[in-house]
Amino acid sequence: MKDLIATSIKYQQGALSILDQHQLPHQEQWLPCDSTETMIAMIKQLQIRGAPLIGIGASLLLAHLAEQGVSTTTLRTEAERLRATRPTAVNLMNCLDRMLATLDNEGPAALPRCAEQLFHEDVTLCNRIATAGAALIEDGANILTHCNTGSLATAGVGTAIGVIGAVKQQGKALHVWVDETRPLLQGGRLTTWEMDRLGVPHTLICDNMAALLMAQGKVDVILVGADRIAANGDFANKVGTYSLAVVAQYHNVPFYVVAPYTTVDANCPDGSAIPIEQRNPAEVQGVSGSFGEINWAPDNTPVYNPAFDVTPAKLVSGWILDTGVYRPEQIAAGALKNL
Ligand SMILES: CSC[C@H]1O[C@H](OP(=O)(O)O)[C@H](O)[C@@H]1O
Repeated sequence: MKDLIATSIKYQQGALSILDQHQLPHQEQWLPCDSTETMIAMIKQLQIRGAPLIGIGASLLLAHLAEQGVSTTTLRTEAERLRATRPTAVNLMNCLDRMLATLDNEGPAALPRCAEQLFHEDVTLCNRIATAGAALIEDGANILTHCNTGSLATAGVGTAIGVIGAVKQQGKALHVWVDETRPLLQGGRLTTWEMDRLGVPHTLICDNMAALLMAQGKVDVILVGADRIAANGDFANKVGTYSLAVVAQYHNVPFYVVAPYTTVDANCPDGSAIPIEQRNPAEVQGVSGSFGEINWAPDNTPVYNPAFDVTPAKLVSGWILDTGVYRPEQIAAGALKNL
């Protein structure tokens, strides 16, 4: 496989490495990833994360195994082990399905090419999304975003953050309110890191401050990513997205979901069919990261920790995809079934 280099994943001289997102923003530590066990642990622990990126990572790992001479039977087994790591992000399933179809039709030797194609496709999709979305954003906009959807979540410039970067590149003035995004603080740790790299003016807030900002008229538009978009336009995204959408509708703030076509699941009729990943209680009982681990809740405190929630299409102003911006009436007419 040719060398592939992105912000948080790289394949160089036959070796796959992952930028450990647990350690960001204070430490930029690259870790080798040469086995299924290692990739599974990294995906489960969100050392590599983001719907598009986990699909790319799993695909590059399978391609690496194929280059090591691993048998077809074993490659199929490893693909299914990787599929089970995180149930919500459909990009992982789509990438693995494409890799397995290539394995069936052309054999292990074709897997490196397929993984390269998936990587470069994601880069291209991100650029198209950024262009489509930036056209919607007015000069001087105050944008609010949730979780992390940039070059740490994709092989390219990102989805919602890709739009933000394009707005900046077009010379428009902008400011971004960054939801810290409890429990794992993807916004507070990762989006702030990306805003710094992009030179985008931003302000970090706790998630519970977003409604007040909308009530004060300080949010002009909300841009969020997605982990799975159902055929009717409902979508799953980081928990906290649904409450943002409800408050946005109450305050008439435009609310856009931003994603590549590979995040659309045409076989999923609506949001009720999207599996929601439940995660470790320790993530809510405290917090951990490059600074160590702090537990503030009493030991064994009961916890509810869904990693995602579902936002109904009726709360969405528009769907910003690589194929353009879709309005509710287009989605209701079945646009997502014919991308
Ligand atoms: C373009 S990434 C989409 C999506 O993935 C993130 O989830 P996680 O950090 O758990 O991998 C978040 O929901 C983003 O919006």
